[in-house]
Amino acid sequence: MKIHILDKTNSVLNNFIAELRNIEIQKDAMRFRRNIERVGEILSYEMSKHLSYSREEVETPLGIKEVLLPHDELVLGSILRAGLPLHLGVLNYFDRIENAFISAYRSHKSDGDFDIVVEYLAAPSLENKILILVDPMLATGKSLESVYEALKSHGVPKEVHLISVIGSKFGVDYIKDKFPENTNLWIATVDEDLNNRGYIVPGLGDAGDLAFGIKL
Ligand SMILES: O=P(O)(O)OC[C@H]1O[C@H](OP(=O)(O)OP(=O)(O)O)[C@H](O)[C@@H]1O
Ligand SMILES: O=c1cc[nH]c(=O)[nH]1
Ligand SMILES: [Mg+2]
Repeated sequence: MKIHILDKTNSVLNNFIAELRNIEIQKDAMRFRRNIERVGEILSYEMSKHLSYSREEVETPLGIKEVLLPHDELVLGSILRAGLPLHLGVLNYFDRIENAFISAYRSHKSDGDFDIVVEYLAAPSLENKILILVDPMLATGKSLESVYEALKSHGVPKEVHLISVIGSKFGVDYIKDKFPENTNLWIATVDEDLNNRGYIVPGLGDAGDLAFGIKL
């Protein structure tokens, strides 16, 4: 897996990540969602440089211009709930992409451990297409692993791109051998720790709750 950690280069992306983490600013759910969306836009722009391009002609009012345009068949898959604003960010840059939605939640056991439950999956065929799988938080990596396993019933993509906002070192390491070798991970930033409840530290808290409110 090739890992691209975007905050290794300073850019305006740092503002959006700082606001997502900030305990006061993150209380504004609309700004929180929009900041995740903006990070999705930046990450998908970077990812777009690694797609395949072919020559096409565009007719302007004054002549013909040869341009290089991406030609891959793309499928954008998001993990509910927190994946939704990130999904929108990628969708903003890929107008004709196909879409997939997969639910994943943590089912907690009495010993404090948890399993990932995948219940809902709506996806087109992935056969020979490029799968872009997005989830803002890569904590233990178990959600991405389970969702990818579930998506295998929809065909074999020729390439996988993972897009995430904040990862833990543990999670990034964990998923390395759970995806095909030619997978790329595009992630804004990676934090040192995970706590005993599987939350990224310092992270930002619970992305799904911050974007959409507390669930029972
Ligand atoms: O890497 P993992 O340890 O699997 O954790 C990451 C998962 O946790 C969050 O979802 P959550 O379970 O909080 O659901 P939500 O989006 O509905 O809040 C996040 O969006 C990931 O899907
Ligand atoms: O830190 C974490 C871990 C899982 N889910 C979140 O939203 N945040
Ligand atoms: Mg959550």
